[in-house]
Amino acid sequence: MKRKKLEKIGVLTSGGDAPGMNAAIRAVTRAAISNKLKVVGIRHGYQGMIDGDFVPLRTRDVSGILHRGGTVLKTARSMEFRTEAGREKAYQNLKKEGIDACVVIGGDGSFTGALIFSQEYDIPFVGIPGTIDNDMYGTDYTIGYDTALNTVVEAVDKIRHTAASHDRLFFIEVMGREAGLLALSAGIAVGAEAILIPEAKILEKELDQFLKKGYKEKDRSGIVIVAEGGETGRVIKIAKAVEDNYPNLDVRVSILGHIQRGGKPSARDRIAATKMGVAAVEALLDDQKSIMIGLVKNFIVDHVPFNKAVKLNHSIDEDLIHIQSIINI
Ligand SMILES: Nc1ncnc2c1ncn2[C@@H]1O[C@H](COP(=O)(O)OP(=O)(O)OP(=O)(O)O)[C@@H](O)[C@H]1O
Ligand SMILES: O=P(O)(O)OC[C@H]1O[C@](O)(CO)[C@@H](O)[C@@H]1O
Ligand SMILES: [Mg+2]
Repeated sequence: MKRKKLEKIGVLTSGGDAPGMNAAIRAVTRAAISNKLKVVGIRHGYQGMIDGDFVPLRTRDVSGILHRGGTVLKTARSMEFRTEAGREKAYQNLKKEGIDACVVIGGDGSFTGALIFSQEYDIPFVGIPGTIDNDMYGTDYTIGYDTALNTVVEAVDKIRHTAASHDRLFFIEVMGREAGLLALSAGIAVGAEAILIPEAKILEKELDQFLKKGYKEKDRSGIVIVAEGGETGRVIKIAKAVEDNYPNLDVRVSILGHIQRGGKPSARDRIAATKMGVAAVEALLDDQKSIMIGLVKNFIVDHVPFNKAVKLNHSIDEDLIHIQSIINI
């Protein structure tokens, strides 16, 4: 059955923010307006649907945001949207506002919420993957990853200066909830002496090798990149264990933390976000629902059903693991 003709769409950001979300909001707004649709910004993620926190978005309202980090619509992790009562309130508000469909920019949790909501109510959702972790199944890219990667590399390069000056061994924690791609890529980009990520136990032997032979050399410092793996501060335990075994080493720990989520989006993130924003509106106009926009094989747009995007795991790039084990001798 053909759906009601679209007249007004809502756009929201949900879950952790990521650089490039503003570029996506701008692209969704402008693509919708180009197609004669009205656009409403929903503030504070799903909580804004429940609270009726809506703002009209016109072409000029999204001027000057392309290059800004964070999200001008703000974001949230809404517990109330996980309840039937919360989603009922959200539906009533969307109806009252005349919103026919939504674009949600976020991660797996946000798409799970959208899937459940659109099974209960007849409002189609299309998702744009936005997370620095780049861990969504069905897309080679998520908005924010490139900017975060460059932030990590810049920070670690700086730490390398002080590590080298003092002949110290640094353990540096990189973000990534249960996902080590950011850590692995950053480790390769900075030439880390070892990289510890949840997906590749095989790389753990690099640290042993480095400690046993490499580090005995005079004038040697080192960088070990550790993925957070859903447990902020995991790096402290790891560094402590090494310190206990090698008391002569001068060990330091650095947790990069939320600096990795901030900053101006890179050109790559702006372009990816713009491409996905336009594709999301085109998908809604094409009667699609409950799909995530993916970018695959050199940034070609793809449509991935929500139930696959949220259930299946994004596998780690085996090629990068191979490269690291070859290069790190
Ligand atoms: N099972 C669910 N039912 C209803 N809503 C959900 C469900 N899971 C998540 N949501 C909604 O989606 C929001 C965002 O999810 P979550 O906090 O997991 O972040 P995310 O989108 O996975 O992003 P990231 O992991 O990158 O921070 C939640 O706060 C909640 O409002
Ligand atoms: O800012 P919060 O809510 O503590 O979330 C931190 C998590 O969000 C992310 O930055 C993005 O999903 C993860 O890498 C990290 O584990
Ligand atoms: Mg998530």
